[in-house]
Amino acid sequence: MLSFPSCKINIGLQLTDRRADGFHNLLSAFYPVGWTDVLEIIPAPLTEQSADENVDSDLVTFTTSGLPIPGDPAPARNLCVRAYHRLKADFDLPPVQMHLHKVVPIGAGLGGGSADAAATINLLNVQFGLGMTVAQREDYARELGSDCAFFIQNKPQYCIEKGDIFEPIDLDLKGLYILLVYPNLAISTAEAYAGVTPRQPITPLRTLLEAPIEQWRGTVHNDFEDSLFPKYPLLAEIKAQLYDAGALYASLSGSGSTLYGIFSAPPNSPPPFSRYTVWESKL
Ligand SMILES: C[C@@](CO)(OP(=O)(O)O)[C@H](O)COP(=O)(O)OP(=O)(O)OC[C@H]1O[C@@H](n2ccc(N)nc2=O)[C@H](O)[C@@H]1O
Ligand SMILES: Nc1ncnc2c1ncn2[C@@H]1O[C@H](COP(=O)(O)OP(=O)(O)O)[C@@H](O)[C@H]1O
Repeated sequence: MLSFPSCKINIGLQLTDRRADGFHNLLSAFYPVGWTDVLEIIPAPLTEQSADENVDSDLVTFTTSGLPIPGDPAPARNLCVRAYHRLKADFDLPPVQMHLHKVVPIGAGLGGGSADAAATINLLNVQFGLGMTVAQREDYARELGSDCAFFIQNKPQYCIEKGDIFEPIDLDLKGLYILLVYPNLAISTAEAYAGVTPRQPITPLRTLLEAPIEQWRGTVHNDFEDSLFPKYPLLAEIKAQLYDAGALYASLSGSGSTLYGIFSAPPNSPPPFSRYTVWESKL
């Protein structure tokens, strides 16, 4: 069975305080974006043996193509394989073959790895008739990463606490256009969080987002920009270029490094972006 795990942008991100468990509480609107990986899961043929180096514990044969996945390349560390094993602990799953074609940039603030993990949970649920509710699938996803539960439903949400608790939000950007610019620079989420100084916002993000998008430029802020823009001046340059190109609103997504612009008409990719990885679409 095939799935196309898509990514997200953060529209505003207020880091309010550091928690006792070392994580941070935040306020952010997560909005789905249709840049996708490709994930296929099929039951493993009975003749498959564990001699293959990609076979993990005789249960998952995991292969990848497309973008290389940095960090620990062992299949067992991939979020898709971790999602399988988490469900396997509670359900009678057969051995599977999984193939992930990686398209969404990594260390990009787009949540691509979390999307793959959530897609694995959703696929296994359907493919093997596990009968899990949305709430059950979100609980499993929460164990794999803070922003993973969002991708179970993959719809606009106002996210609070670790980014894993949701409140409904009336945020509809349909008809507008988005341009994502990944500056070919990976920023790890843990590194980005290590540099932030959380603070309670004067006005909560939800109130700021009630204003029309044309007013967001001066009000809706991603707090990661405060520490990452001085460290990587290129990011601030790209954000300024997105406004120069006519964006109604532009921002860093999540913990970076992707910048996005939202436009009222199809944006013309101006020359400065040609050396980066760009993706554009109607929302
Ligand atoms: C920053 C955000 C914003 O949407 O997205 P990305 O930029 O990664 O896409 C998320 O909070 C990222 O969520 P996720 O990528 O799932 O993070 P996790 O794997 O749970 O945590 C990685 C590390 O980030 C820090 N962390 C993460 C979430 C959080 N609310 N507070 C934290 O301090 C912790 O140091 C943790 O060890
Ligand atoms: N399926 C996957 N896709 C991408 N990254 C993965 C995957 N599985 C595990 N990872 C690990 O997650 C890290 C990327 O996470 P993170 O920095 O949070 O990215 P992002 O900010 O893009 O969400 C990578 O270094 C990689 O080792």
